[in-house]
Amino acid sequence: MRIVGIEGTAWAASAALFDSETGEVFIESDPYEPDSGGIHPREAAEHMGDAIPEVVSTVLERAAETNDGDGAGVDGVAFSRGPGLGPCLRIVGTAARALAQTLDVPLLGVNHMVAHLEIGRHGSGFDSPVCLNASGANAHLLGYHNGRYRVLGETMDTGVGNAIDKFTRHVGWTHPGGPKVEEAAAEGDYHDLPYVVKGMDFSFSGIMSAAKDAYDDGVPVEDVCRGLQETIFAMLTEVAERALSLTGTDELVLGGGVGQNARLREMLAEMCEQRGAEFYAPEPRFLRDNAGMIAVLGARMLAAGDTLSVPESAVDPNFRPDRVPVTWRDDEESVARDPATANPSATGATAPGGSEVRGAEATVTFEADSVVKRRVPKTYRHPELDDRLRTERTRAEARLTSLARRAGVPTPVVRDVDPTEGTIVFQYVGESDLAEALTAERCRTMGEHLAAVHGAGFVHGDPTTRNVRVDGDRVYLLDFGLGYHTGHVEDHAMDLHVFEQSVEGTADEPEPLCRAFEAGYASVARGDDGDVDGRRSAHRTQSGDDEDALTRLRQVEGRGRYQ
Ligand SMILES: C[C@@H](O)[C@H](NC(=O)OP(=O)(O)OC[C@H]1O[C@@H](n2cnc3c(N)ncnc32)[C@H](O)[C@@H]1O)C(=O)O
Ligand SMILES: Nc1ncnc2c1ncn2[C@@H]1O[C@H](COP(=O)(O)OP(=O)(O)OP(=O)(O)O)[C@@H](O)[C@H]1O
Ligand SMILES: [Fe+2]
Repeated sequence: MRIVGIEGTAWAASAALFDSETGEVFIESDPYEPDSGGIHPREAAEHMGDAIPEVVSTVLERAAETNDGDGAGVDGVAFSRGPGLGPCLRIVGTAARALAQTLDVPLLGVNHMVAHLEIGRHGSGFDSPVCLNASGANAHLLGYHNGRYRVLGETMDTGVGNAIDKFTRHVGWTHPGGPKVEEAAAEGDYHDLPYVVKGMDFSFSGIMSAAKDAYDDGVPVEDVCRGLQETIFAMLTEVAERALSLTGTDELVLGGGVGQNARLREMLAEMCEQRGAEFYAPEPRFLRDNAGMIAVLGARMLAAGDTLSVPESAVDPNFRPDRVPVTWRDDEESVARDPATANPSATGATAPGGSEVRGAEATVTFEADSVVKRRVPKTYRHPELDDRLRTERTRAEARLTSLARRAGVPTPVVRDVDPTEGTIVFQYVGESDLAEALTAERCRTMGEHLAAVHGAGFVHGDPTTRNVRVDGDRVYLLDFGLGYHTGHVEDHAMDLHVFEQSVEGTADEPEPLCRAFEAGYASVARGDDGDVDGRRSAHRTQSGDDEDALTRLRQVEGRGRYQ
């Protein structure tokens, strides 16, 4: 099968030919490089208008050359439908429709973010990896489950490349800034910046304003660049490790233009090696925006009969990867490994009675009725950052675990703490993790407990189904290391979002579980009676004045975070 791909979501005017028999991917690209500032949508669209016909004709010449003079020999035309800049996408869509009609072959509408992921799966041969997409306009973790790519975690504000590019604009460097930061960082000393991870979500706005302030205050730009790389990439590596731990998979692939950064690849490779997982990063021409990845996914879609008619082929600037019906994969496949058969060092599953378990952050050993949790140094992180995080989180965990108990939430008793060593001794609790024993009733209780925590003035910070232990009806909360004091509705909503995301990433039927969870939360937070359907009650308060966490949760879920 031979597929022509066309890409032009933002800066890369690109066309490609993929031949599934020979495996060859021929790519011709023409980048838009703004004279000053960032990407201007109108200028970028003008660039697409000029460059797309040229790159397409080069690829068609190549197609004719490699087809023994027997025409182009093309079986389908694939194009990026979104996400991306509307004016650019429309030009690419028009070009693709015209080409498909001229060649009289099917049209294939590709989600650009799924293409960043699938090219890694194609190159690695992995079955069902977690994918970290680190691109300009996005930053998220994807995993396949129940016929869709689920977003396991994502940025709460800008994409990672855009965050870096905003800093470089501030210091007067031309676009794109990523490669310049990489070069400068090699000459700099580490500078401390804010580190923001919430479960598997994260945000860049705090760190970017701190980086600009540091530069304005005279910190050498090389040092700020080093601090930026060390902090941002450690955040991405940490959430990737959390996703491996939560799903139990031992395969990670990288996608997106920021993946060209050697330091990011080094950190991810080191993290994977240490937890016995496999890591694959495509070569740079497949990491940055390119039509090769569009053609490769187009071939899979054509083989599955997933074609588009011209009237239904409109582009979509906010096309989220979790909205794509994944026709080319088997519904039975999943990123979530069966806990019974998964690699125990990769899952963090508990084996009581003397053994050792590895979570995403810590090593946990079981001794009689005690559990010793040690935040082991993470060698992928800069040592200063690593020391700071381990000490801060150990302190927070000991303090908030005890505060939660005082608020009436079951937690293990804290028996000993040593923040500088990063160790805490806890009482052993529960029979299994909630992840392996998910029921609506327990999710409901979990909702009640989180509402009590919020009522006591703090958030858990990472309430996934692996940070909850259960024993009959008892539901214990663990692992408060990412918690902090706050009364903000946004922070409360993030806790709810993290829990529901972890349920959606692992459960076959998440809907009733999330409903029960929300009903439990509402019953404590709002004093509703126990039978209220959480979603209905969320709607009810939407019309009222005082916004609460459940109402805000709907907004958090609905945010299109492509900025
Ligand atoms: C929707 C689509 O248009 C968008 N594409 C995109 O963002 O281009 P991509 O090629 O994946 O990534 C470009 C980003 O990648 C950064 N970048 C390139 N080389 C880098 C390096 N060595 N270190 C850090 N960042 C780098 C650039 O600064 C820029 O922000 C996306 O995939 O989100
Ligand atoms: N007090 C305890 N009683 C029983 N089991 C526990 C206890 N503390 C931890 N565990 C088990 O060890 C696993 C890892 O613990 P914990 O979540 O605290 O570590 P972690 O490294 O922070 O994990 P992650 O970052 O992946 O959430 C838990 O999922 C749980 O199965
Ligand atoms: Fe991209």
